[in-house]
Amino acid sequence: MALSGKTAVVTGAAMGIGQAITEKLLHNGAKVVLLDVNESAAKTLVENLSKQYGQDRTLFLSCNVESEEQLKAAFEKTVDTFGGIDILCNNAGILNENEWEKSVSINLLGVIRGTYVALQHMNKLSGGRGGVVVNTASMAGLGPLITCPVYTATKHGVVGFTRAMAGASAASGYGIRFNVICPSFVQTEFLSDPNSKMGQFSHLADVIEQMISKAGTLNVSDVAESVLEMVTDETKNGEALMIFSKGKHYVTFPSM
Ligand SMILES: NC(=O)c1ccc[n+]([C@@H]2O[C@H](COP(=O)([O-])OP(=O)(O)OC[C@H]3O[C@@H](n4cnc5c(N)ncnc54)[C@H](O)[C@@H]3O)[C@@H](O)[C@H]2O)c1
Ligand SMILES: CCCCC[C@H](O)CC\C=C/C=C/C=C/[C@@H](O)[C@@H](O)CCCC(=O)O
Repeated sequence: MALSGKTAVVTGAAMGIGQAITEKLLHNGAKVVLLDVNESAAKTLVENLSKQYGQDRTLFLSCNVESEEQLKAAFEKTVDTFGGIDILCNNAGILNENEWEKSVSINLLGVIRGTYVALQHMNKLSGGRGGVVVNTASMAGLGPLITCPVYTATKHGVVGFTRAMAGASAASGYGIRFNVICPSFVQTEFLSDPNSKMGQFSHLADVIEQMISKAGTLNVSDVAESVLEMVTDETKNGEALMIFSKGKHYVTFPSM
């Protein structure tokens, strides 16, 4: 898929991995709608991106992925502004084992909500142009992160949902590919003050420190490059891409 003239929606776009995905898509010719709850960070980012890429290539819409109403409004505004949606990156996520129900609502239900609202606009069977959805899971979506059991559950759910949607879309003729990225530790705000995010498991904080020192951390640009690969390579559907400091690897899952 060539990105020139294509429209992307990125959730959690105001900073971190979402910002890097946004910049990568813009640099490769797409228009990008940034959805986030952090209005100040997003507005500053869009101001800078507009100077670099032009006024008509970006749009920020305040949107909490926990709200179907806000997602519906954001996608409708996107279509009204840019004529359609070709790419969706469900990237927004948190780590909070204290407020674990909020983690589920954002990390897993937010991906499902975003996907189902976007389907109404992207599905070729309902007048859409087709396209691609790339969801942000984690290595914790492939194996347990023992300090964050609920986070692990949400990311496993994102992997499973994405792969099932890939199959359903192909079997139904939606014209939409679904893929998921599974990064290891990435140098963003997300990793700050991990103890405060692990709730009843904060006594296991040294496990994370050992893992990070062993695994190292990725740059956000490493992750964004992998997203670009899954967006542009039209052979990719139902793929999970592990991204770690030593490289990246498409996951081979057991076949039933
Ligand atoms: N940083 C890592 O080590 C790492 C590794 C693997 C996967 N991930 C995943 O990558 C994604 C992005 O993480 P990051 O490292 O860039 O974190 P980050 O905290 O730097 O950025 C997350 C962004 O999402 C936004 N956001 C949070 N809740 C939201 C909501 N309800 N609605 C809309 N936007 C919301 C935040 O405002 C922020 O701009 C998350 O899904 C995370 O689980 C992170
Ligand atoms: C507090 C930081 C949480 C960051 C969460 C991010 O999503 C990044 C997750 C990164 C790596 C997760 C790895 C999970 C590994 C498990 O599958 C298991 O293999 C861990 C084994 C630990 C060990 O090496 O002994």
